[in-house]
Amino acid sequence: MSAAPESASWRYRHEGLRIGGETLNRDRTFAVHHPHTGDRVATVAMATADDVRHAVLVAERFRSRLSRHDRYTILMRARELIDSRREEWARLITMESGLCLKDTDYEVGRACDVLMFAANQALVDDGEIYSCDLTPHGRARKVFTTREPLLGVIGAITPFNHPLNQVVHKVAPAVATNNRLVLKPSEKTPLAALAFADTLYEAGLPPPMFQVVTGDPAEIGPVLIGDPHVELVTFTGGTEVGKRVAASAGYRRTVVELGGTDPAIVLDDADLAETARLVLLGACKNSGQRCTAVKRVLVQAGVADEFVALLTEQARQLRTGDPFDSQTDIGTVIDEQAARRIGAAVDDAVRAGAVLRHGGVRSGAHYAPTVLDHVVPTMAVVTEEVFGPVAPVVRFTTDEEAVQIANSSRYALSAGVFTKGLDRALRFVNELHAGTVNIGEVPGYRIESTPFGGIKDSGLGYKEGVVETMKAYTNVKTFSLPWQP
Ligand SMILES: NC(=O)c1ccc[n+]([C@@H]2O[C@H](COP(=O)([O-])OP(=O)(O)OC[C@H]3O[C@@H](n4cnc5c(N)ncnc54)[C@H](O)[C@@H]3O)[C@@H](O)[C@H]2O)c1
Repeated sequence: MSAAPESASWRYRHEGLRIGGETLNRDRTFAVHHPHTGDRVATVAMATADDVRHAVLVAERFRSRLSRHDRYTILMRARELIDSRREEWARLITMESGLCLKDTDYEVGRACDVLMFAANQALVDDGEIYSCDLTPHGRARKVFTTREPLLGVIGAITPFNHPLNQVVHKVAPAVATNNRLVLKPSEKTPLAALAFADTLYEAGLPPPMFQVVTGDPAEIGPVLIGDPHVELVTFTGGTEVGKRVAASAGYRRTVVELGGTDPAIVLDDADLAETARLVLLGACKNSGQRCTAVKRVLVQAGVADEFVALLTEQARQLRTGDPFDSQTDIGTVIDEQAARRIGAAVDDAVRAGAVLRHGGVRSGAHYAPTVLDHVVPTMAVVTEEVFGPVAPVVRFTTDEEAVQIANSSRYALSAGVFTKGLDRALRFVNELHAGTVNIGEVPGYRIESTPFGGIKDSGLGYKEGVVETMKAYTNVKTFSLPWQP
């Protein structure tokens, strides 16, 4: 492979592990490639099992005494550091992921939001007070609760699709609650995670509170999850790996945020033009690589022809190409192998009777925005998670049938429902199997502080989002004191 692309004025990186405030290089390394050109853009140290155990021990031995104000200040400083180098961050994520600059600039903005919400939340007292003189046999006392950081270490594992924001969602709540966290980022996109560690150290974070180990997931993943000092495992990624992680976590608190086949449900009273715009972006933004991307488009039969025509028109307008071109709407998926898998799922659907309205074309790691019509709910293109810019349209007749099709999936992460009718909207809110239901928005709509996460094969029902993650990362201590009314 050739050296790094000149166009991005990229300086080739040799990255080390971040353990105990040191950058540790190792003889064994792995390469990171820019998916658009295939150029090797960095080599990264491969941690051994001992490196992982050492990082956890460094974390375990450290007890943070940072005040709420200290934590607020560190998180806000990190936010400012990232915001002031926003373009640099976007280019870094584009380099390792192939996501276009429009997407990565958006991701950097989201990460800044997470840091701000976590900083603010660090200032909020999370205790409760219960008076005890409430019943005839009550006593002159009060019961209080306070949230404490975990006694043990948090082990975190993140996926490739949001190389920075997934990491910040794990780490910022840990800082806000005075915890210590060891991260294993995706080996496909480790660079943003390593740069984020440096940013937090620059912002004043004691290094044992956040360390990064990189390498072969099969070698170091189980070591991190199984370390006796790890009290909580938090994993975001695919369902297959996530279930294995949850099984091996054993008697540890476990938060798993997994895959989805999220539906966008278009009823016959929806604003079709606006809905087509939202749905197409929901399917294709971030190259379709979002857990909450629109992966099934359920459309009521009476408006389906008109809606598919609008959807196809929207797809035609999206520009694909060099992710570093600021005009590009869709960059690559993570690698050529992933693009081939997407192509195979689309081709299988077409062979089984689906109609290709747009796209269906692969070039290297690029896969064109694709609209598939007349998909039936049993085709793998909608039963399995296709992690790419594909909008498969399934037609339905009644609202009841839409609910039934939506709920037939083994996944249940988020859903979007497009209707002007409040009664119809409420029915879907009540009846859909999903962690989130957005009316008049795509499944992926959220802000970074709100509860987020799925059920069934999308997760165990424990939510993420800054507020919920801070709860997950703390133990509630209840104490009582004598108290005169
Ligand atoms: N629900 C959510 O919040 C959410 C958010 C983003 C992505 N995702 C899901 O993530 C998936 C895409 O990401 P991916 O391809 O990186 O997922 P993946 O499951 O292949 O990998 C996720 C992480 O697990 C690690 N891993 C792999 N094998 C492991 C092992 N044996 N032990 C420990 N760790 C191991 C990987 O190195 C990576 O860091 C999609 O399914 C997507 O829906 C879910």
